[in-house]
Amino acid sequence: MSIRVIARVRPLLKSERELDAILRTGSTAGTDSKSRESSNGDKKLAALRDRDNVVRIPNPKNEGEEYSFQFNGVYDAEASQQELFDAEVAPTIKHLFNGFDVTLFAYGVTGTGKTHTMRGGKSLADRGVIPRLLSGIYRRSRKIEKDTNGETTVQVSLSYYEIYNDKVYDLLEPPEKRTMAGLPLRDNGGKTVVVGLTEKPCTSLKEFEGMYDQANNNRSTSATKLNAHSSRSHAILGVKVTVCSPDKTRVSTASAIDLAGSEDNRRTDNDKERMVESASINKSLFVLAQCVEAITKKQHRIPYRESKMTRILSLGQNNGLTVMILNLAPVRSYHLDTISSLSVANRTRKIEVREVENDPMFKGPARPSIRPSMANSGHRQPLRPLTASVNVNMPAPAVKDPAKKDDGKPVKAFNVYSDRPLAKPVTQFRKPEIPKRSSLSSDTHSVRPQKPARPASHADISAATIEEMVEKKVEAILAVRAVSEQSRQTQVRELNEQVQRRLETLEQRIEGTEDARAEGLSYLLMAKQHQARGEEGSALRMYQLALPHFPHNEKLAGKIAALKERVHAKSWGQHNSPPAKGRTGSMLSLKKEPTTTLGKRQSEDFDRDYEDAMGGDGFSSDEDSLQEASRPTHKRRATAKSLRPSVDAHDALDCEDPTVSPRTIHLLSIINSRDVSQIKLLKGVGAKKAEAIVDCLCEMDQASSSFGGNAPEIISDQPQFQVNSLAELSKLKGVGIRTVENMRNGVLV
Ligand SMILES: Nc1ncnc2c1ncn2[C@@H]1O[C@H](COP(=O)(O)OP(=O)(O)OP(=O)(O)O)[C@@H](O)[C@H]1O
Repeated sequence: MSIRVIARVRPLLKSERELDAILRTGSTAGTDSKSRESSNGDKKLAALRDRDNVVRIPNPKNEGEEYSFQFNGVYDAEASQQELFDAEVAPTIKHLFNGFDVTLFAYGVTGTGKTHTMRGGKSLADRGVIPRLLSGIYRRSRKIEKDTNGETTVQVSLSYYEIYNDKVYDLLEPPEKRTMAGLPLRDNGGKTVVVGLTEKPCTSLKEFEGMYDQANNNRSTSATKLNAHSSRSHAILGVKVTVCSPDKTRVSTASAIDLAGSEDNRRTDNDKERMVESASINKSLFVLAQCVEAITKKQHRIPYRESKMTRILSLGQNNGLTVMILNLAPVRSYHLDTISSLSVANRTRKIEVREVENDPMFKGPARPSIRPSMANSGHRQPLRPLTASVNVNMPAPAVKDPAKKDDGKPVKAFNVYSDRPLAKPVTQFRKPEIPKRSSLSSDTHSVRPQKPARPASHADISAATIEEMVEKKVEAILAVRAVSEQSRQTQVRELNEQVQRRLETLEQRIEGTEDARAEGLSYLLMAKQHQARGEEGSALRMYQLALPHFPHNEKLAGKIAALKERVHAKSWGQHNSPPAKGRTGSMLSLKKEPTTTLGKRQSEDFDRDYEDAMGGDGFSSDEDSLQEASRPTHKRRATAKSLRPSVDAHDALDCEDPTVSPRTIHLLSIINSRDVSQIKLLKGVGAKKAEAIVDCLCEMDQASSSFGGNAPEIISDQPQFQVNSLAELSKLKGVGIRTVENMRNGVLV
């Protein structure tokens, strides 16, 4: 059902001239109702003519043109308070008692007669809609109580508040109790309620009049240029009617709202305070017009929340009956404002309101149809989602029962409660139940008849929404799985790395053991080579270096002691024999012979000693041991592990082959030069490694000199220790087989 909109044109005020009247009501053009009445002399005919419910107003830009606005009812200046009430408000009272909420509100520009319509004057004839409504309510209450012999009782309670400068103030409380912020609003079960509002029981019309008059004294009114008693606030009277019969209780509310009027401040001469009020009033009315427009244009968002007035009025959201009384001033000075008001009212007429009555509360034992989960809810409704921002005038998705055919009967405006349950159509999805608006109704959803105007709840959960929800859920599950799979892979990777690290460590330890042993053998080999060349000092040094690798080998220790003795003796002999003239050049030849002889002997000794030394260290045979010691270290390691690349066989034998390659000779000469700047240029050798090599060589030099400062081989300024093969080179500190390989490959000859 649409909002019922009626227009009421007030009479001319004393200050207004008949000449300035521009509004016409009724179908007869060119004459007002008064002239029609007087010319025809037939009031009934005039009334009938007025029933075409059209308001006409000239186009402000072209006076010859007229705009026509049709409403549900049009009341001209002659229409009395009684007529208006009887025609528009009295019929709503019975619906109020049947459980429907009723909203009556007066809308219009300032000074158009809203307060006159709603409140009216003091005399009986001038009484407005509100006192007449209360009168009608009390009259009906008494009738009901009388008809039921007092079994059914009716209680009436009142609340009355104003919205002033967008703040809510309780008019039933004295102004001293007001706070600056006013009373807050809250959404409760889809209904906007004022928190902390006084609700006073009111048992008679007389009591009401006393309370109402007192409250109106608290209302913000003021004299403006346009209205001597202008309302500066929106006033909302709530009349709660509670009908208690032996089996059930029904609660419904009639809201009677006297809105403040919009003001054209070019005409008001308002002072600062009035201007603030005016701005607030105009803003809220503008929001109301916006809401009306949004609803009629079926927009999704309705700006209800932008003003407290629109939030409370909840136009198009409130169930039950809504009647808008458009108050109009007939004169030209209101021309543009009137057209504006007519447009808003004309749109409001198209707003549909749900014809839903409030649920009754049943008394006595619980009904079988009541769900046990709700049986103890204490008549409290679950909160339903805020609907104030949703356009209920939007067409809901049609969920039609195919079995149900349109029988062509007009839809009943209102449905009276029936205790007989109706068969509900079976739907695929269980609809969430929508609680009713009344804060006191609760448990009767399952026994209530299906209302034709009740919006389908499929709008809340559509197939698309469900699909979207399922999609989101699946995505979430897949995301969790992906994360756990990723962490599992990370764990496996970490485990692999750990295992790899442990293997490498193990390998390094094994290699280290092997390297140490190979190093010892290399020293022995070098010692043998030095001895073979007669370089006993160097040979001694090599034996000494080998000793830590074979710490418990007594023969090696004995060999060292014997060699040491010989080196000392030799040194002593040289010191004590007079140097021969010009012997320098022949010293080599002189010492060569005995050296070679000695070397041969010593070599044989070494072989024997070495066999002994190695015998206890697990070498298989004498020959193997010798061969093992003679073989380059890297060869042995490659044999043992087949892991490391080896220097080629030719290079491996460099040390023993007199025809070593020029590349090797060149490399060794660079090494033996002890020139860091040259060594560091070798492939795979940086500055640090070059320095380490030179340091190592210097250490060897010192060791050699400590065995016999004037060793025979040091007959010039040449360094004592010479690297004679790649194998020797690979045994220097910081140099390995791979480095030697790199060095050699990088040498250009
Ligand atoms: N139908 C009517 N019959 C006689 N007088 C009327 C009628 N309507 C309004 N008036 C008079 O017009 C004047 C302005 O009316 P009223 O104060 O009700 O306007 P309003 O719309 O409430 O103004 P505001 O918005 O400023 O409060 C008052 O003096 C009132 O008595």
